[in-house]
Formats: sequence, C-alpha cells, structure tokens
Amino acid sequence: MTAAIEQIMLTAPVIPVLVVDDVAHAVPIAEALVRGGLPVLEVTLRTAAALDVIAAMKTVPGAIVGAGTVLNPQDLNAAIHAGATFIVSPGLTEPLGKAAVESGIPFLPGTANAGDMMRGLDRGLRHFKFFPAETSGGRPALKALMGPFSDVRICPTGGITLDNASDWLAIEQVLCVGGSWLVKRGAPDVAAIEAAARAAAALTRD
Ligand SMILES: O=C[C@H](O)COP(=O)(O)O
Ligand SMILES: CC(=O)C(=O)O
Repeated sequence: MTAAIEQIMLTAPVIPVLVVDDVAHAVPIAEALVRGGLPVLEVTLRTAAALDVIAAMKTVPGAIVGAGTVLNPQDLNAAIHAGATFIVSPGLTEPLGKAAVESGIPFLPGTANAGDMMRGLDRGLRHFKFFPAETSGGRPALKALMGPFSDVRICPTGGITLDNASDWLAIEQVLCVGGSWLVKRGAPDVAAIEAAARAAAALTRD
C-alpha cells in the first residue's frame, strides 16, 4: 500500500512553502497555485494568521493543505485542529515524532543527516524532507545519504528554485521538492503566482 504521504508527494513536483501574514490573502494565493497546477500547499506556522490561513485554504477546491514549521506536539494538535491534511517539520524530535505517528496524519519530518533518518526509520517513517537542502551539502550530500537509505523517499527543501529544482528531481529517491520561491510575502500578485506555479508544475522527475 502506498503511504498517504507518498501520494501527497507524488501529486505535484513542487510543494510551495508559504508564509502568509493576512488571512485575506489565503484564498487568492491557494486559488492561483491550484490553477497553476500545484495543489499541495505547505502553510508554515510562522505567522499569527497561519492556522486561519490553513482553514481558509482548505475551502479552495482541489487544494491539499498541510502545515509546515510544526515544532512540537502542541503545534501538531493546533494544525490538525485547523484542518491540516499533512504535517511538515524542519527537524525530527522524539516528542513530535511520537505524537505525529500516533495521530496517524501524513508526516514529512525534516532530516539533514544519517542519524536523523535512522531516528525516523525507528518510528516507522520512510518519507523525509531533506532540510536545509542546499546548505546541508546539496545534491552530493543527499546522493551519498541515499546509499544506506535507498528505501526512503525525499522532498528536499531549502535553497531550491526553479533553476535547480530539476537537478534535485533527477535523484531517484526525490519525489518532489519544496520551496518558497513561488509566493512572495505580502499582498499576492495572483498572475505572477499562477505563472510561477505553471512553470514549476511543468518540471518532471526524470
Ligand atoms: O525556511 C525555508 C523554507 O523551508 C523553504 O526554504 P526556501 O525559502 O529556501 O525555499
Ligand atoms: C523548513 C520548513 O519547511 C518548515 O518550516 O517546516
């Protein structure tokens, strides 16, 4: 059976990482991304509005809305309560890993080295973010890590742009990449967001 998080990772080649300050921007941003072909949205819990943004984006047909920057079980519970469909974290701690696995929600924890991945595997996890991807050794580091961990599936995030995303997607275990380049902070330029999404959605994994 394919894990639910793997299905989410395979939905589109890019997961936009969103920092949204104003809930009024939530629906226009989500609609533009979905129209552009990127339905999987990671709303980071980095703003006071984030939980309301998750709830608002969930009303957009086709949007698959997750929470990012989930740091602990309290964040996890708040994100689930807001309606998040999946959870992303920058790293993997014992309390968050335990709570996320027990909750059953699709979970994509951040990992940057072998120890992180081993702790995730101990919890039965097989799908990880590689974060921060470019500054944790970039593609050479991820390729080296994939030697002992060939069964894991990865979403690199951190320093990825339209220019280098294809190189990351060419790594066999990489199912998608995450990045904030699609949506600038502030009032949304929906035409620009849709165009950026369209370009990203056209990327292929080969
Ligand atoms: O904090 C960074 C986000 O996870 C995404 O990284 P980025 O802004 O380099 O795309
Ligand atoms: C780094 C990231 O993507 C997160 O804040 O979850």
